[in-house]
Amino acid sequence: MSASLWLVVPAAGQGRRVGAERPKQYLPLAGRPVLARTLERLHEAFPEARLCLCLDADDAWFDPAWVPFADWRRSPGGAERAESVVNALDAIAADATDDDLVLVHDVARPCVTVADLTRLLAAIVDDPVGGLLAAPVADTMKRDDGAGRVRATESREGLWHAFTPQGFRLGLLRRALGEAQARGVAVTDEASAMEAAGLSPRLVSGRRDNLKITHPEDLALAERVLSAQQRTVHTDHAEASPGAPRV
Ligand SMILES: Nc1ccn([C@@H]2O[C@H](COP(=O)(O)OP(=O)(O)OP(=O)(O)O)[C@@H](O)[C@H]2O)c(=O)n1
Ligand SMILES: C[C@](O)(CO)[C@H](O)COP(=O)(O)O
Repeated sequence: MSASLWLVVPAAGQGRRVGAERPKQYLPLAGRPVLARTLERLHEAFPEARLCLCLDADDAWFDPAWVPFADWRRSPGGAERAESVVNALDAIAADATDDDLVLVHDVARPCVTVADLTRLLAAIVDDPVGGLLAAPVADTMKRDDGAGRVRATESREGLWHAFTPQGFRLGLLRRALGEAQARGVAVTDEASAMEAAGLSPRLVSGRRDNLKITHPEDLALAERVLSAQQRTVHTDHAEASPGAPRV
């Protein structure tokens, strides 16, 4: 039996830093909810993939009409992002094998391009660990003294910003997240769990405009990114040649 491609989309956050009247994934972004935009991009790249959407049990905003995938399910959110992802992996485990490939993508990253999605998949499909989209740090890095002043300038050599998707084989990822939970290791992304298990995920260079809507001003920024991408998207997509991916 060949391996399946699963998309896990953690969407159970409250968006406290954005501080709107609803969770940020339901705010309008160029006329459509952030969640709908993110799912559209994922679907454009991987129309045949199977989706698991992590949603808060009390979510009153979600509308299933925004889900473009034929094969999809929902799983309950957890207290932290990692817990939401663990719940999703548990929810798909009965219909999956350990060899199935799972791409975990934040609902709050609607600007990921089809080209980056397909390039990530191509880069990790034969990788023994898996990997993530990321970009090298471009600014000079300062450490503060705890009182709003610079204590030191840190080397940015070898530092990367971690984005999503982050993709790993289901069995490996479940074990790594389970061990991290059992050991009380706090992980903010899937790669951290793999690192805690002694593994080195592959860094796959991605576009810097794959931003995470985190603060209020990020919504306007994301709208500008989407609009700019509209103008270049055909080149981007032509290079990507989406279709049935090998997993
Ligand atoms: N318990 C949680 C917390 C976060 N997330 C998801 O994880 C991603 C990254 O989290 P973040 O940007 O921190 O989102 P929020 O938790 O919503 O934001 P905040 O921390 O400002 O409340 C988002 O897609 C968010 O919906 C989740 O599924 N379950
Ligand atoms: C997964 C992530 O988006 C990678 O940058 C990030 O770790 C999420 O962190 P947050 O603290 O939940 O915003």
